[in-house]
Amino acid sequence: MVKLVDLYKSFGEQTVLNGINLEIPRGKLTFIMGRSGTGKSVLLKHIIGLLKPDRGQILIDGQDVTHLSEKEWQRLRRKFGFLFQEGALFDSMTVAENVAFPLIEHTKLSKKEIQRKVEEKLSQVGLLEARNKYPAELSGGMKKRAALARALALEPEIILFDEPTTGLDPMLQVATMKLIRKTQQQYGLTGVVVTHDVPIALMAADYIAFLNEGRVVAEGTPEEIKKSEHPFVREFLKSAFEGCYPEEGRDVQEKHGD
Ligand SMILES: Nc1ncnc2c1ncn2[C@@H]1O[C@H](COP(=O)(O)OP(=O)(O)OP(=O)(O)O)[C@@H](O)[C@H]1O
Repeated sequence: MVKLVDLYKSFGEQTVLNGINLEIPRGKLTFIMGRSGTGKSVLLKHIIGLLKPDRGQILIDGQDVTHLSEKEWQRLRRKFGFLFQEGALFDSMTVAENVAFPLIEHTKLSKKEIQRKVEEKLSQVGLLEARNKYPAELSGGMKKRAALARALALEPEIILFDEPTTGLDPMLQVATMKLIRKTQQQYGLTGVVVTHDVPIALMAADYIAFLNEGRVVAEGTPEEIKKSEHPFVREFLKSAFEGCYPEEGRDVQEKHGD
């Protein structure tokens, strides 16, 4: 389980995390939601030690990892898979080489074993046929799936997804989220997904945490979130179902204010 205790983080004058308390349950898919720029990605980066808090604690399976050195983090990060916004495939490598990369870097598996694992992961995401293609030859959805296969290659215990469905058409968004859900359940992974997408979150989440102004303002199962009386959550859900996200509303207000 990942536990965040009273986490604070500022960049210069700007306070982004303002006392975050959150328990991310083991073996479940937890969604972190909130407006653009509210600190969701910053939060994710704290969970894998890419950013350090100014104050507070991060516990992973009971171990306090807040002050680990970079070397200790490198070892610990073996537990994690990440899928960041841009997918970040290596353009000069084929799909299969991309998936093999973490296995070559972090394991002592033989070439044959690596090939077998790469093929297994690519079949899981339905990309075996595309294994010799380069990222430039793939569609957006295929890139996401290739990045997912690579994130799964080391068979992590915890997997973090930053906006895994952004930029995909609605059918691919649902298909990608179903794939994430299926894989998470199949391996009993602890998954954390950052997204703005309310319908996707309500469909796939075991647990949802809403961030606003640097704090968790509401958390619970999708059913509990749907019934939340918190004004921010109500507004966020309402806007999503009107097909208008809150940040678009803010843009409009700002333009009117000019
Ligand atoms: N390394 C950094 N240095 C300075 N400011 C940063 C840094 N990383 C993030 N920020 C700032 O922190 C705030 C939160 O950023 P973050 O990327 O976490 O937002 P987000 O909630 O993930 O947004 P979005 O939904 O648009 O991806 C932003 O104002 C951003 O400019």
